[in-house]
Amino acid sequence: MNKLISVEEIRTMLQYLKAVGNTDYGVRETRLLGLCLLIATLSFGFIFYQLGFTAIVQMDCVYFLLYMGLLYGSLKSDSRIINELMLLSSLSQVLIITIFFIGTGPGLHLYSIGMIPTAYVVIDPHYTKQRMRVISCCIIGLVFAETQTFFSPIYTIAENIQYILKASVTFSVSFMVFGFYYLFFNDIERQSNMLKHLSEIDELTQLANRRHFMNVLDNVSCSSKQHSLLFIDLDHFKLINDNYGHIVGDDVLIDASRVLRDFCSDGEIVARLGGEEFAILLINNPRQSAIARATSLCKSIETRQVPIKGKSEVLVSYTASIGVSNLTNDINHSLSLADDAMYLAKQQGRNQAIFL
Ligand SMILES: Nc1nc2c(ncn2[C@@H]2O[C@H](COP(=O)(O)OP(=O)(O)OP(=O)(O)O)[C@@H](O)[C@H]2O)c(=O)[nH]1
Repeated sequence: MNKLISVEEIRTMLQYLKAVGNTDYGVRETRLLGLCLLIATLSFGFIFYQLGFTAIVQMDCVYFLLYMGLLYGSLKSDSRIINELMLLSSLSQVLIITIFFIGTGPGLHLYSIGMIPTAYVVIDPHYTKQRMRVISCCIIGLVFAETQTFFSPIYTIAENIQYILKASVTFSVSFMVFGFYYLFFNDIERQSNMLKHLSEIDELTQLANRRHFMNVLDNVSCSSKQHSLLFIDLDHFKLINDNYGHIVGDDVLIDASRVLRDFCSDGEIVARLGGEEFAILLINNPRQSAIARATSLCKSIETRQVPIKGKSEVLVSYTASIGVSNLTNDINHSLSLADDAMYLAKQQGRNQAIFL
């Protein structure tokens, strides 16, 4: 049984992930970061205003306007540069306040710790240099603020106020670390779900692919021998491609996949095995009912008319040959029996269903 992932599928996944990485990576997170920075600047600005530290309040006003601009920019354009600017601006803000105005006592510089996981979340993994730049600046800034002795802070903060500030900083930094790590893992989960979906789905028809179909068959209990397999192959499909082109051929495949999907009842599964071949697992359908359903499927397919884009007066009709077999524990054998039955249907004139 072929459970290996094909080169074509890996290529599709990589293209998809690349597209995700280049378009919407971190946009949501960048906007959240911008909002957090605005709220933090407002709240700490208010505390400093209450303490009468006007120089810090004035500086905070400038940063507030800067964050507004960056947040507006993140709504309008690519977040690639904006998220780095946000992180570096907020780093410079906490370091300037710490080094020149209040010292390390209130712990405002510890925001740089929260910026490290944040940088991991908002900066696209493709831009490693950008991430490393922010993370290095955070570490250097933190060490510098802790060890510098050249500047003595302009304002002195009473011990009890220092405790209040420390508590607020600890709370907001923890919130930032956990919040952004939550988004980080959420993003990983989203991407792995996308990968799982891509590895199970045929891109053109959005039906299950062969691997997923075989996995489903693996997990179906065959003890009661009530299930059947249909092996469906469109007739003279090459002629459709040759006469109308591959794009029309693709439209026919999409149309056929719609008919097959509608044909399935709850719990049944249809897959595109490759090319113009499809398979269906019929649950609780022994021989007679499987043949009746397969024959009615042939009839529904032969009534289909696919319009050609730009030439709606031309309609393409097609038919299918269907092989039917019982599903046993030997899945490969059951599928190959259905395949043989389908070939027999082709030999006997096509557009019909045969049970083997
Ligand atoms: N448009 C399109 N064509 C495909 C795709 N995959 C396979 N094909 C074509 O499907 C055709 C299959 O042709 P054949 O295997 O000769 O079968 P057929 O013409 O249907 O003839 P019979 O099965 O004997 O009735 C080939 O021309 C393939 O190029 C696809 O994804 N899109």
